[in-house]
Amino acid sequence: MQTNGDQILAHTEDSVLEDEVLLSARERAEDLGGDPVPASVGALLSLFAQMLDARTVVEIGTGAGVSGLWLLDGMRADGVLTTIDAEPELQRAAKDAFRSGGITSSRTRLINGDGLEVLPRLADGAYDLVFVDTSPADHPRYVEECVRLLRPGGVLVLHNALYGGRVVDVTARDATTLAVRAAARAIAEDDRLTKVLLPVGDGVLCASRG
Ligand SMILES: C[S@@+](CC[C@H](N)C(=O)[O-])C[C@H]1O[C@@H](n2cnc3c(N)ncnc32)[C@H](O)[C@@H]1O
Repeated sequence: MQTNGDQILAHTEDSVLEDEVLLSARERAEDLGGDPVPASVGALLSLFAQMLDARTVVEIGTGAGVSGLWLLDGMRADGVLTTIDAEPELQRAAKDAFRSGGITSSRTRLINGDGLEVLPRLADGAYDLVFVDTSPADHPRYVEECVRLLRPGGVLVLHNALYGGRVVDVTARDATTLAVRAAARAIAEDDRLTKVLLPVGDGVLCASRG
C-alpha cells in the first residue's frame, strides 16, 4: 500500500485526541487569529513536560492558550507556566481557557509584552522547559536568550523550525527563512546542546542542555 506525506500528517494529527477544554480553546484561538499549535505538537509538549517532571516552564507566544493547556497537562501539579505574549486580547482568552481547564491562577504567570524584552528579566538556569512559538524571524535571538534560561538537562523547543517547508527549499532566501536556518545552525554548533528536528506541526526543533 502506498501512503503519501499528507496522509501521514493527517494520521499523525488524528491520532491525538483533545478534550472539550482544548477543543473550545482551539476554536476561540482560530476565531481570534491566535494560530494554535496542532494537536501533535501539543501532545509532544505535554510528553516533554511530563518526562522532565517540569515545575518551571517558559512559553513565548501564549496565543489563546492551546499550547499552554498542553504544557500544564504534562507539568507537575505544583508547576508554574510563565507565558509571554504581546497581544492582551489573546492572553485574556488564554486566561479564560486556563480557568475552564480548572488551572488555579497560582500555576500561571501571564506576562504581556515583547518576548525579547521580557526574557532578559528571567533567571539563568532556572527553567526545565522553554517553548518558543512566536515570530520565526526572531528565532536566532530567542535561541541566544533561551539557552541561558535552561537548567542542566532542560529542553528548548522551537516551533516553525521548518517554516512551511521553506527551510528545505534551497531557492528560498527570504529574511525569515534565513533566520530560521541561522537559529538551527546556532543550535547545531552549540556543544552544550543535544538536538533533534522533528517533522511534526511546522517542524519542532528540540535541544537539551547538557
Ligand atoms: C503562533 S501564535 C502562538 C500560539 C500558541 N502557542 C498556541 O498554541 O495557542 C504566536 C503568538 O506570538 C505572539 N507574538 C508575536 N510576536 C511577539 C513578540 N515579539 N513578543 C511576544 N509575543 C509575540 C502573537 O501575539 C501570537 O499570539
